[in-house]
Order: sequence, then C-alpha cells, then structure tokens
Amino acid sequence: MLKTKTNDEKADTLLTKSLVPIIDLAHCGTEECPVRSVVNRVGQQLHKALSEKGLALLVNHGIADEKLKTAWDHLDDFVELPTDVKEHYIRTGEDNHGYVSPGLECFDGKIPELRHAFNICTLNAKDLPEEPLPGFADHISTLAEDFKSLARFILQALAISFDIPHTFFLERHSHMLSGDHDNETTLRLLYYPPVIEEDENGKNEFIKGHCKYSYQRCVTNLPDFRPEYNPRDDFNELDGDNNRIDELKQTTERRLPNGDMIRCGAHTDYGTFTLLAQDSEGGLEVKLTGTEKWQRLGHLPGAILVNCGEILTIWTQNRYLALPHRVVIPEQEHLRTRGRHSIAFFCHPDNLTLISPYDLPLPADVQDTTCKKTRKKSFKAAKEKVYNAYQLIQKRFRETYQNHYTS
Ligand SMILES: O=C(O)CCC(=O)C(=O)O
Ligand SMILES: [Fe+2]
Repeated sequence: MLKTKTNDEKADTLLTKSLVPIIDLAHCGTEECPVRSVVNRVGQQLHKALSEKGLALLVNHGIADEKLKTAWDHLDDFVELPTDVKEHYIRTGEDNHGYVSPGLECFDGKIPELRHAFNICTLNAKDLPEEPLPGFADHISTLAEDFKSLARFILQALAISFDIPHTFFLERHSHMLSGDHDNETTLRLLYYPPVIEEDENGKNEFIKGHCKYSYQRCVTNLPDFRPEYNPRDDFNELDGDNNRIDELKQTTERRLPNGDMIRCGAHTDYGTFTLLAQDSEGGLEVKLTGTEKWQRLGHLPGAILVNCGEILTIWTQNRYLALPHRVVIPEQEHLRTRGRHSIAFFCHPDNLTLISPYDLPLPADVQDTTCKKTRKKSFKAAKEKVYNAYQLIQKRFRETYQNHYTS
C-alpha cells in the first residue's frame, strides 16, 4: 500500500533541498551566558557555512515568532499614519535612525526600492513613534535587545571559529544600540507592499502608498525550497549579449506604470554580518559564494538568516565573502500580489574600531605558503589603507542614498 507522507516527513524532504546550511542554536542564542559547548559547535558550523556559502539559517535561536509578528503589526500601523505624523520620524542622514519611505534608497545605484523601512539605532522612546502608537517603543526595544543578544552569541561563535579569545569581536562591538552615536548597528523593520499592476483607478497600490494587505501570515508553515523555473535565470546564461538581455527584460521584469521598480536592488551588506527574518517568500535571491547565478533562497518559517557583511570580509582577508543578495518582484502572481515583511539586524563594529585585515591569525596553509617578504610588503600596504568602521559605512551610505542627497 502506498504510504502518504506526514507533514514532518514532507518538511524533512524539503529541508534536504535547502541550498543553505541550517544551524541549530539549541534555544540559547539570546542567553546572556550561553552554554559554552553550544557556542563552540556553532562556531565550527558557522566557519564552514560562511566560508563555503556566505550564509546560514539559524533555527531554535530563541526569538519567538510572535514577537516578530507583533513588530510587523507595529510597522503596518506606522505606515498607515498620516504623512504629517510620519514626517516627525523621517531618517535625517545625521545618523541612520528613522523612517525611509519607498523610493529613497537605491542599493544598485539605478532602480529605487519598492519598500517602507523603519531604522532603529537608538532605543530612546522619544525617537520612536510611541506617542501616535502606544506600545511601539516597548515592544521594538525588547525585540532589538533580543537581536543584540543573538548577535553577541554569533560574535562569540565567530571568534571561536578563528581560534582567538571569545571576547575578540564582542569587545569591538560593545556599543551596539547604546544611543550614544558610537556604533551604527541598526534594527530595520521592512514592509514591501503588494505589486498589483493596475487597480480600478488605473493606479498601482504602491504608488497610492496604500497597503492592501496590511498584515499577512505565511501561506504555509512548511519549509518552501521548491526549485522553480525563473525566467530571470536566463540572464545568467547570457553574459555580454545585450540585445538578447534587453529583449528578455521586456518579458520578465515587472514594470510599473511610472517606471522601473524593484523590491530591493542587488547589494552586499556593509557591516560585520546581518541577521534577517522574513514572514514569507517574497523574492529574496542570493549569489552563494563561488557562484555567479542568482538563486531563490526559499523560506523556512521561524528561521533567521545570517549573512556575511563587507567588514567581516576585510577582517577575514576574504575568507568569508559578503553575500550578494536582492529582493525581486516575484514572477508568481500569488506571491507578487501579497505584501512581504522582513526584519534585518545589521551588526556593526564600534565606530572607531580600525578594520585591519591583519588582526586575525592567517590559516595554517596560508602561513606556510606565503613567503615572509611578501607578507611584510602587503602588511605595509594594508597599514596605509586601514579605515575605521564609521568611515567604511558612511562611504557606503553616501552611495546608497546618492539620489536623495543630490535631488
Ligand atoms: O528584506 C529583505 O529580505 C532584505 C533586505 C536587505 O537586504 C537590506 O535591507 O539590506
Ligand atoms: Fe541587505
């Protein structure tokens, strides 16, 4: 007799199809003093995941799903506030804190981003929309503290993966979310509105700034790593054939009535690493280390993605490469016409930390093969070019918001 698969069996089968290494944090990711043996194991697993792929999915990390969902509810409420109220909370550029409305950011330097973002760099209630939205400050501050604890866990695990004292990275990230302008770490709430080509007035939902689905739960609680045919993949095979690429773009890229839009352009994150939670599949694609092809990441409900940022790449002398990623407008109508929420925690070193590629020990094989003279020479060159974390990130902010600054 043919046996039908249980949900758990289906989930297991789908998990084995995941592109991404899955790391179990044994529920101690947010603990102040996590069990040492778990930190050691995660350190070894992170080393393999980040050096081979540039990312990993964290499960049993200690941040309850309900907390994430409530944060997304708060963001939806914020987006629905009248424009003049929202204006009080707009990101000014002096620091990264505040609301960023759709169209202001441009990660790939070309196409404006189709999303609402609220950046949180300080937990001070007066800088959060507590007055129009009672409960916002309390909830978001607790969640931000959870993400900070999880980041501290990862920082310790990373140190272990390099065989250096477990406090090495912690000491260089000691001001995260302190509100004293000494560290650019940011918790970012994101909402991508549904993309509906035309409504009855001939306008797109996004252009009206109205969110048809203000909140959505995942379609399913099963992992979703189905490989799907994506016509954009054809671009990957067509290096250099510009005519053919243009022709394909006409048929595969979603254009809105007022021009090109994308959910989030291709980029790498600027900091040490990023933790990312997403409420549903909504177009997140990655280029895994060593590959040139955009791949759909898929969705594992409740998991938090950790991906390597540019500062960690410098620190590790390119052993952990920053992960190129983007959020495209999904081809499938049932995904495109639903909104999508995510939360990103960008973990940054303290501003004055010098990011030198010579702080970490070289792996044994590199040490053996690199002759002393070359090492001396490159050390001198590297010494001349060392920037601090603040200088590195400000340069990247200027590039991302260049349209805004010049307009
Ligand atoms: O929303 C997402 O899934 C990704 C967001 C992102 O990559 C970013 O804001 O840097
Ligand atoms: Fe990103």
